[in-house]
Amino acid sequence: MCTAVTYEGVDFYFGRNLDLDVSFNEQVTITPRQFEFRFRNGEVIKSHWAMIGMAAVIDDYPLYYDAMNEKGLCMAGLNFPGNACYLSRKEGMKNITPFEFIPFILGSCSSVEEAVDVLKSTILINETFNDFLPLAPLHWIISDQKHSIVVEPMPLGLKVFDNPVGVLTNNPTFDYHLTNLNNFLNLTSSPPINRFSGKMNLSASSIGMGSIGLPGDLSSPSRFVRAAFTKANATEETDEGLEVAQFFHILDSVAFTKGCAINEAGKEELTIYSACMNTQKGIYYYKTYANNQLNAVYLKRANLDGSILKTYELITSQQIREIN
Ligand SMILES: C[C@H](CCC(=O)NCCS(=O)(=O)O)[C@H]1CC[C@H]2[C@@H]3[C@H](O)C[C@@H]4C[C@H](O)CC[C@]4(C)[C@H]3C[C@H](O)[C@]12C
Repeated sequence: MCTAVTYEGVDFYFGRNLDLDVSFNEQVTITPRQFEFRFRNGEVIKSHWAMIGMAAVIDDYPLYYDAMNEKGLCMAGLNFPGNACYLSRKEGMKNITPFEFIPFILGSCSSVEEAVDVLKSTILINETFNDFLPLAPLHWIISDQKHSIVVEPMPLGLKVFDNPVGVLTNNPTFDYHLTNLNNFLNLTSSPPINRFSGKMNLSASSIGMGSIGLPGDLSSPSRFVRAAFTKANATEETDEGLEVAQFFHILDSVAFTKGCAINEAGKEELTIYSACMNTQKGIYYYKTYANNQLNAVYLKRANLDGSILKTYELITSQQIREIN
């Protein structure tokens, strides 16, 4: 499972937990403006917005999981098995494969508004990257400082939802998660008051009792509610270090500790990495399951007018600052 969130302090932040049982040797990857994208529909794009994100680079192609572009537009793909539906090529539409979707949107759009326009004439087609990598059943969150949307590939084409919560998890469909939030409207970060009965002398015995009922499990609907509650109540900070700290605390609230959720194949699901992107400053922060230290890669320190991918191997072993 996975969770993606947005967060607004002075700057706008976007990121995700990647929860899975395997890694595909993903790396922080910068695609500069002149890297040539040869789309499967025959289109060749020689110049586009630069982007940074987490990708598995195979045959010199960045298979992005999540990324932001130099304009601050962000996008992440999350598992959507059993629901994601990819179509056959259709005349008159932009036929894009799922693995091209992030480069396609982030390369050409500078805002959610522009992306919504492009999506009207786009379908996602059922063509794989190669014979060894199956189609990834995904849905996507696309965000900028002003808006967030969710894009779900359905049998009739792409369904686009407004995302006022700024959170995405996995199944079921996004409209379910939004409706389900109504069941939790009574939760509060403040001390609860006795609404149970005016005839009884009931009082809170500890702090945090206003959020009794917040689901604590690791299922997708529960992570959606917990991430939404944590995000909605997390104070907005004004300093980069504190904002980034807040962001990772929100992601930590829905992270998988290895061993606590076993998938159908009998394997342990874990939060392989957590990422936070500062969309104004163009910084990609990440930490991994076994390395709690924050690492930062700066988009704007790379040669953005280049044509060659720049990859940064993940630092996955624990980094401990020894004090004495
Ligand atoms: C599984 C990842 C999403 C995280 C998530 O929701 N996991 C749930 C796992 S489970 O169902 O609960 O077991 C997704 C996000 C991006 C995906 C990758 C990207 O789409 C890029 C390529 C696309 C290729 O078609 C498949 C390999 C792949 C490298 C994908 C593998 C996998 O599907 C990824 C890594």
